[in-house]
Amino acid sequence: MWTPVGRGRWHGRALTVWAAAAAHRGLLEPRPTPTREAAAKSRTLDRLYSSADRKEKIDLSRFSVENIRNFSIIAHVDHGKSTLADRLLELTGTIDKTKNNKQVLDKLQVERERGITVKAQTASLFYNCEGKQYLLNLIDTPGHVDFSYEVSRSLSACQGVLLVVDANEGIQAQTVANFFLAFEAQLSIIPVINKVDLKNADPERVEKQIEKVFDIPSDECIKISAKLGTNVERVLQAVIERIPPPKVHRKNPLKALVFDSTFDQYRGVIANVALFDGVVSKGDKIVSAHTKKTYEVNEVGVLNPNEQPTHKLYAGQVGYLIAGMKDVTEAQIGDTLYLHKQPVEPLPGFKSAKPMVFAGMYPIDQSEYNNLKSAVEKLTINDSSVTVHRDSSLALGAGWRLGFLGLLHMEVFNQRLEQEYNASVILTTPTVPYKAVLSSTKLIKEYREKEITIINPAQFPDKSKVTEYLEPVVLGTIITPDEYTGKVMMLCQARRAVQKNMMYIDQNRVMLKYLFPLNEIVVDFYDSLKSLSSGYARDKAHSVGKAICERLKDSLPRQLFEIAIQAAVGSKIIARETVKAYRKNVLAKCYGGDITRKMKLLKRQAEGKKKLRKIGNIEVPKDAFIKVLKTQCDK
Ligand SMILES: Nc1nc2c(ncn2[C@@H]2O[C@H](COP(=O)(O)OP(=O)(O)OP(=O)(O)O)[C@@H](O)[C@H]2O)c(=O)[nH]1
Repeated sequence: MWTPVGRGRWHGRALTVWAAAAAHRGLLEPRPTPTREAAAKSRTLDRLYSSADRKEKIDLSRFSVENIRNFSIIAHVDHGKSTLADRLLELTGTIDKTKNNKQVLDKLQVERERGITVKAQTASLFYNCEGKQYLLNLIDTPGHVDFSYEVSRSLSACQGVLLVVDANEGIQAQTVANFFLAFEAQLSIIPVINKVDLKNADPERVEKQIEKVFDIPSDECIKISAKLGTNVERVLQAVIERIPPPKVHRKNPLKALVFDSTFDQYRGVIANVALFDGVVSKGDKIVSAHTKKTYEVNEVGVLNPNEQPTHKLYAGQVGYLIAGMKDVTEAQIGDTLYLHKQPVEPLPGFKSAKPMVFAGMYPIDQSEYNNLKSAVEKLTINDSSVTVHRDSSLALGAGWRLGFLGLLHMEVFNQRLEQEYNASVILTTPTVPYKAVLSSTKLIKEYREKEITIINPAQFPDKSKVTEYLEPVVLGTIITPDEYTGKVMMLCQARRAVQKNMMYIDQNRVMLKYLFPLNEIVVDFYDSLKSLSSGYARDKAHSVGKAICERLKDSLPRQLFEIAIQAAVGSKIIARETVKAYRKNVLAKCYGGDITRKMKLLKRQAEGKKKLRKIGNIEVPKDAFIKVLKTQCDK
């Protein structure tokens, strides 16, 4: 959704939901720094996964479609999805019950260090209920808004969801967004109120919120403590009772949806598949509906929670498939796989994710360009929502302009490049895309269209050649205690936002909906919201400008003339530093005390410098750019 820059006209439909509970910890929480404890936990879990016994020991043929349930756990950030997944894995004997089981499905190092889920994870659980064996395929999804693309893809493999809500915080913005994803996909929704053990838990209030906002009768809510395991068995029973088995046909030809994929250095692409029809076995020849390329299946299996090869995968089941796909173009998420010579109508697939934050990425050392290129390619198989365009900069050399779904997404991608591929990169300050409606016929001819999208500020067409610029706007949801409503509304207005809706979700919590220009909220909106409740306000532009000027001052070599470094917002100078000039000692040969001669020499030097300052060019060394940009990214 786009709107003319600088005018109050808004149109289009919702893209992203932002949130904040001003007085509470939550949503766009600043990223915690990795701790030593987290690194140790990371190593323990590495051992857990690498010690997987990968023999084919599970026979999936014994699970008829009626005994299969496919479901996701969805929630707002930190409401306890991964902890509930741990308990479900323990209850079903998938993992041993030990005190060390904490967010077991968060396998990536970045997830364990930050304590957040960034990648949806699948686990197949075997559960005995009233004498019947069930196969429950569980997908744990991320809670942060930047990764909601992972949630919507995961839902395509499911018939139901557990909607987890914190008994203290209640419904938050991502609860609302995720509920609607599941609702629109017509899935069965089981509300689970978690953390009832907390001192301030108020499950009855949350029950009423759920009834009011989602129209789900409060007696359908299951109240649990995922941490202590209280009532978790009820959740498994509800999965069996309330979520229908998948509607599939095993006798039809194979129709498998690739809903996710990861890249393994040795085995190539590992595709996560949901079988809508038919059966697939090791040795089968399969075709990608997208590329029409044929592959031989090397391995099929389920995630239990680590890869567990099986003889076959049957319709209704969710598992993985390895078939020698080696690069990004072959491993399309949303692709349909079918058996060679048995083509089927492809499944609808997914709408591609729209990146909303763009940044330049360059290798610190240009000789690392090819290694970084290969790392970026492999990581984009794991994270197909990142877009990549080649780019180059005079100062930083050859690199790329990458598109991300948000700032946290950008940081996580950068961290994964460093941790999983040992790559060191410079990321430039993130920007949002703009559109320009061109008036110059020459430019229209050049671009072959009248309206162009600009993702790189360096390519902004000149004002004289443009009828109007358009900027992206997003619909944001803010849930706040009512005492902060006035302040939050003032902040939104200051960010050029237009109010769309306001509703009390209980006696003292308000849900506000605003249309925001994306540029106004992408970098520091969360900080500003948080500062409202902590009672302080910050002039971020000033402090950032000052910090950059200081860094540049330390990095620039001194010249024969003085250099002024200024940071400006529009025409207003907000910070200034000076790099002092080298001073040649013109008096060195002046022995004795002729003061007038000394003054004359100094005056001539000052005039020379003044002249030089007018004509002097400064060569900014590449290192200076790297230092300034790198420190900004590290912040
Ligand atoms: N007291 C209490 N704490 C809980 C409970 N369930 C989870 N937690 C804690 O809440 C925090 C977040 O739990 P997670 O399971 O990581 O939450 P999540 O929803 O998976 O988080 P994201 O994937 O990042 O969205 C952790 O510190 C858990 O230990 C509970 O029942 N009671």
